[in-house]
Amino acid sequence: MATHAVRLNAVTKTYGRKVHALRGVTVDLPQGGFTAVMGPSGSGKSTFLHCAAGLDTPTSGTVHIGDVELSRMNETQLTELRRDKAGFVFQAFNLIPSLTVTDNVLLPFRLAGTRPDHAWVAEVLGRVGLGDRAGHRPSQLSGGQQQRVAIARALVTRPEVVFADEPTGALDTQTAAEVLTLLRQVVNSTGQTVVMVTHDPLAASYADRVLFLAQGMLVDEVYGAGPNAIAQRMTALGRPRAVPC
Ligand SMILES: Nc1ncnc2c1ncn2[C@@H]1O[C@H](COP(=O)(O)OP(=O)(O)OP(=O)(O)O)[C@@H](O)[C@H]1O
Repeated sequence: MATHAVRLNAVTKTYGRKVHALRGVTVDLPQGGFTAVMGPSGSGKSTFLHCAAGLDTPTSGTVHIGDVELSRMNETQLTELRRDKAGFVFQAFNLIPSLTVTDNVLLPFRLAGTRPDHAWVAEVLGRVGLGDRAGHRPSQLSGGQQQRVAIARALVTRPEVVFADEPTGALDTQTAAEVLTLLRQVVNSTGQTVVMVTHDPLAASYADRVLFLAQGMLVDEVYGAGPNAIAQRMTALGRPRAVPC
């Protein structure tokens, strides 16, 4: 049995001939961990997340989710793997405005053509604090509540890994804290794995581990750090390298 939820080995991603978004990234993301990925704009964070989640294909190197190596899979198998093992939360909540909260959360079942477990859907909505909003439309909810619907939708398939790309990017500080606390609880209470890209040191401080990317390479990491320590590491990444005299 794999002890990692996700494993990247020597992963590169080159767009066209010249844009080296990832330049040989090797890292294990353990099961039941909360990992944040930080780095300057253009450092490869989203590319990292997309390759780790099987949304994008590396140019070279391997990605495993659990014991399964993604490069060995065809597009249909990848779609099934993402559906069964991964949940996704993005900055834009990507809810369907005409559907109720419950129907938005039921979408993964509809897309998979499987029978929804209504009791479980109700329980997940309760967990994200929206048990009393099940019949509302997204437009009747605050931004934070909408993101909690998106998290419920990501959790309803009981994924092994939740991939979150700037999940608090569109939220105010207080609402962001609620969403991050929820992600933290997911890890603590269910042992699911969360991987989150963020620009925000405060958001990253909810994670157990923060990975720092610069120019497509993993250049640093910290464990259990607070927002100030994380911000300092980020600042250090932005400093120009010393020029030899
Ligand atoms: N589909 C694409 N085609 C060409 N270049 C791309 C593509 N996607 C990303 N890139 C380039 O790859 C590099 C890494 O991009 P990526 O979006 O992963 O960085 P990021 O750290 O997530 O950036 P940001 O913080 O600004 O969202 C950038 O130079 C970007 O322009």
